[in-house]
Amino acid sequence: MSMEDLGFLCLRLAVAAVIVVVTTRLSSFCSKALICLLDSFKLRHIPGPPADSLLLGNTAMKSRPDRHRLFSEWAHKYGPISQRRIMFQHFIQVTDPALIAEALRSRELDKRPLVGGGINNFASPKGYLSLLTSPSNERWKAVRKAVATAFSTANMRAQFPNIRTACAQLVDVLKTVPANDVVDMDSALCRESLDVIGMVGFGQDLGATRSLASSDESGQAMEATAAAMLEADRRITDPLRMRKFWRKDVREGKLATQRFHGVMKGLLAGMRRERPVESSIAAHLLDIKDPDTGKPLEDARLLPEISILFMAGFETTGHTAAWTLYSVSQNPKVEAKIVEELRSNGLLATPEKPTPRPIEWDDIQKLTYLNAVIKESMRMYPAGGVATFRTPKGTKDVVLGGGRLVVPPGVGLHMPITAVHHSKDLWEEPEVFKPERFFEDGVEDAKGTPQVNGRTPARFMPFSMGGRDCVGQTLAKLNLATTLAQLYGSFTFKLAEEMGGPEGVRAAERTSITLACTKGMKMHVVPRVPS
Ligand code: HEM
Repeated sequence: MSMEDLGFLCLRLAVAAVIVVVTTRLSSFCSKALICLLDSFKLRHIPGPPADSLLLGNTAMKSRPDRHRLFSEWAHKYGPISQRRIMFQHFIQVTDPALIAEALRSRELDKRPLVGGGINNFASPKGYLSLLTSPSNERWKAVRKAVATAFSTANMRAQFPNIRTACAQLVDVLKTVPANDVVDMDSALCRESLDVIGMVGFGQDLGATRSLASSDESGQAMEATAAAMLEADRRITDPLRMRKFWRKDVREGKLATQRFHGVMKGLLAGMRRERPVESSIAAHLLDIKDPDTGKPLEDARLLPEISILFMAGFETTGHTAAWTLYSVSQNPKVEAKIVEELRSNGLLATPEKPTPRPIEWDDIQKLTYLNAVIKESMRMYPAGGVATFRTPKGTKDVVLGGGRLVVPPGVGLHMPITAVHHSKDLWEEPEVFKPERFFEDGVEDAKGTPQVNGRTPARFMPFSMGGRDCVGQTLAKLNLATTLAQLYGSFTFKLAEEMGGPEGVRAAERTSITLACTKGMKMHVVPRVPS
């Protein structure tokens, strides 16, 4: 064959390859468009915001960092069942407590693997599914059972000294802050939560809190985790991001993710070297049997399960604590009641006793007012606020509420917690911070709504509900109460001027994987007893 023939053959092959790729893409595009049209027809009776663009659908979401507020606005305007579309994907938004209760307990609805793309690559280099992102299959069941046992009350009680130590480290660091300095309490509390998960879960202090006061190398765990999480969030908002290799921020995000994997691999190596204490999460993870092989989980499978506990737990708990400090700083009467409760329990710094006694396990349930404050803060600012999504498992429509709602296969069912917690139909004065409401009988129930499985559906659901609710909520509640009791025992917190008051904070609300304030939570930390 001459060179000319060879060149001609190559050209023909290249043209054929381009035609195959274009035809495949075009046919996939057409079939998605067709399914989307059919879904539009099936959902035509459900109200919803008009599409901002024919092809892209409801793009308004992209320009609203405070997406959680947009979901509330839609619920207010279009009612408890509304619909929207992002490109070819239809979503039904539901804020009706009875429908949510039924949906979150339905065996016909499940999580869809695709939703967790960015999260899976955050969790491990192989992008395996994890406890948070997997559908409810046999592997998920095995991991969920082990992790839920790790978070049992008995294990949390055994681990309580670790939680207290992590909180005490934060108190010690804050004591060194000069009087007029401003501290980003959101970052400080996220660090503390990261250390709590490291210590309670894996018997290792990652030094994130300590690194606030020093340039301790080990504290880089926080930077690595936060940067990797930011990258995961960016990948969720932009599914094509990983292909944009020419962009500097994409390359940096990839490196951050690798650094985070390095920290997680370090924890895994520690677990393999020496058997962790039995009350730790690590010991429970090591005992899981892989349903496919009947053998313990391999490292590649353990890694995403370890990572996801940090991802699901550190920002959610840290932001919740920061939102609580903010809410209390705006309500002096609430703070006075917290102080009185701490004083009557011997947990308040006084001139006679500038260092209050250490908090004990039995104190937690006695702090009824502080616990109500935390609940009210989680009602107003549920850190997992835009979870929860489900999709029909099979190829049939899923019927809920005796026919009130029909979810076609492939359509996403979205139950935004924030919109439920801020609904004027469900709560009196939802925008007012009133911890006292949590002393009313049955306050967490949506009274007057039809019962589901003989129970009144909930209107308070910061940890979601049903079989996929938050597996780490015992630790979260314990850490929040312990930390806030120790913080308020020694300090009072004033919002820094640079936050721009409540308006500035409101304008900086942002929903990504968690609900945060883009400015952090800059505060003056004032000791109760000047040293
Ligand atoms: C205030 C703190 C927390 C809040 C508000 C919160 C909220 C939530 C919510 C709403 C979900 C459901 C997500 C969904 O449906 O997709 C969830 C799931 C989960 N949370 Fe939490 N969480 C918190 C703390 C924690 C902690 C401390 C851990 C572990 C260290 C944790 C681990 C998980 C895991 C692994 C799941 C997935 C469970 C499953 O699907 O089986 N969370 N959390």
